[in-house]
Amino acid sequence: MSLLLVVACALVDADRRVLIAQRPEGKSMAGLWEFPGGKVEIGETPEAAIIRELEEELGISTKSACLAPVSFASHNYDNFHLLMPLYACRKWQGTPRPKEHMALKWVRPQGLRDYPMPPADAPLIAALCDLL
Ligand SMILES: Nc1nc2c([nH]c(=O)n2[C@H]2C[C@H](O)[C@@H](COP(=O)(O)OP(=O)(O)OP(=O)(O)O)O2)c(=O)[nH]1
Repeated sequence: MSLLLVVACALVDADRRVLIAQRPEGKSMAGLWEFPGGKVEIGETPEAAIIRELEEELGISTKSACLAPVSFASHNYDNFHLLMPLYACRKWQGTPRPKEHMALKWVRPQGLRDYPMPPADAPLIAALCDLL
């Protein structure tokens, strides 16, 4: 069983809403809503990876100092074990646009439960509800 390191980020706006993004057709778990993010590449720090993914997926820029750890997911999928730190970010430049996702949505933490998300994400929703 291989361990897969993925970083994810909860962008939090001034109304304490969180940005979720809908996974595109053709990918695993298509149509489910996720926190923006992706795999950490070889030689890359988790912070550099999430900054890169936010730029690639949403067209926004942020920096390490604006990333705060929230919690992490450790979840066994069929073909890999996912280890996914979740950061919160309240300060970025630009307006998020769905460059790679089907749609984006700003949702209150309690409202996250109304959106189908990957099974790994359930404990992260609880952590965000506590935090925000
Ligand atoms: N970005 C993100 N990925 C998540 C979340 N929850 C969750 O189980 N994942 C999983 C889905 C993917 O298997 C992996 C993220 O990898 P990725 O975004 O770089 O890759 P991908 O969708 O192209 O991967 P693939 O499954 O199509 O190979 O982590 C989440 O909230 N955000």
